[in-house]
Amino acid sequence: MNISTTIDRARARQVGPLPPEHPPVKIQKVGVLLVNLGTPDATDYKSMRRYLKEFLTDKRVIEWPRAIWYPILFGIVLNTRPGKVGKAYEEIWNKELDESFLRTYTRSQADKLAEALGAHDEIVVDWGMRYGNPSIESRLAALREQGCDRILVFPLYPQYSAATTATVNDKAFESLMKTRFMPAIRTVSAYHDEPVYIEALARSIEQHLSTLDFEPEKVIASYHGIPQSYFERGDPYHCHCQKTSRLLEERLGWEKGRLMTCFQSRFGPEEWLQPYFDKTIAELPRNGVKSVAVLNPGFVSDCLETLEEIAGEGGEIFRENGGVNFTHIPCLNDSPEGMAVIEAMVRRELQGWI
Ligand SMILES: C=CC1=C(C)c2cc3[nH]c(cc4nc(cc5[nH]c(cc1n2)c(C)c5CCC(=O)O)C(CCC(=O)O)=C4C)c(C)c3C=C
Ligand SMILES: [Fe+2]
Ligand SMILES: [Fe+2]
Repeated sequence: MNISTTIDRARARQVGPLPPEHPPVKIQKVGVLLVNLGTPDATDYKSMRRYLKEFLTDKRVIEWPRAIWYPILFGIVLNTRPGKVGKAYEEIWNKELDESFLRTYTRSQADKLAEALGAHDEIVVDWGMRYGNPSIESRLAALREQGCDRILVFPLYPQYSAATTATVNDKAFESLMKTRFMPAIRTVSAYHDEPVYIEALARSIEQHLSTLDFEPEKVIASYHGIPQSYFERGDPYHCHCQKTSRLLEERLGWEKGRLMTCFQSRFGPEEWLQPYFDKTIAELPRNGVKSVAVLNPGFVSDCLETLEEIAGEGGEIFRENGGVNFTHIPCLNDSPEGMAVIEAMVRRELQGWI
């Protein structure tokens, strides 16, 4: 774009002096809203129940007919799970800030992104959660209040799934249904095969392995699972995960089979995507594999599912079954590599707006 076009566009967007009786006009800013899955406000029973209720009543997450699911959810799950999961959260709670690490990292990612985009004073960066606080609705309202008439919603999931990416977008549009002056909206799509993302994962693996005093025979890329039935109905998530792993393996240049792909965090009685992480990590030592490293490419930030289920429980299962060396490779979080990915995706999607 040449300079005169830029100036014309800026002029066209300027609001001239308004007559005194005119309502205030708030425009000209571009909002970027980073959205992650969510997190309870605290680990007590009530907070956990509130969070799980919002999560597990989402039709994008549990697709079962409500007549079947609700008696199970309200009769069993919401009575038993808040206590159990609350204890697990306690183990990985960020005591310093009294919040989960998912919230700490998401806030830090937004702060660092704002800094990286600092040259553009028309951009306002914010962050929110699909479940729990800060809500998508409240942050979209705050961006509108600051004059954002164009907003980029960024669901922080490298691989698309209806249970994650789509439900963030649903919620964003649902909350805008109530606004009179609806901003223009863009959403960031999956970036499972973006070179900057593959490079960031590869470097995080290489850096981590270089600090170890053992060499893992296998490195497991463990992704959150989804029910097999969602995949059969057309969710591309499985293909996205497999492609990330294939590109990562190519970039690392390892012999075939050293990088394995698994799916974790099963919930409920249905069959989920396979191979299951917990079964795999138990089988490996029985097949002679004594040293492993595990990473979670599908999680933009460390959270319950990576810190407790994989780094904690996963390591225990491996050792109980005869494994010797187990290490968890942290998620990209707010590292320079992780921020390079977020910034690249945002710059890609903001083209024409800034
Ligand atoms: C049928 C249930 C679930 C589907 C489908 C599902 C998909 C899915 N989830 C993530 C990412 C995360 N999930 C997290 C926690 C979590 N997930 C489920 C259920 C389903 N997830 C539950 C019930 C919970 C809560 C904890 C528990 O009760 O076990 C988290 C962690 C949040 C945190 O605060 O730490 C993340 C992140 C993805 C990527 C995904 C599908 C692709
Ligand atoms: Fe989940
Ligand atoms: Fe596939």
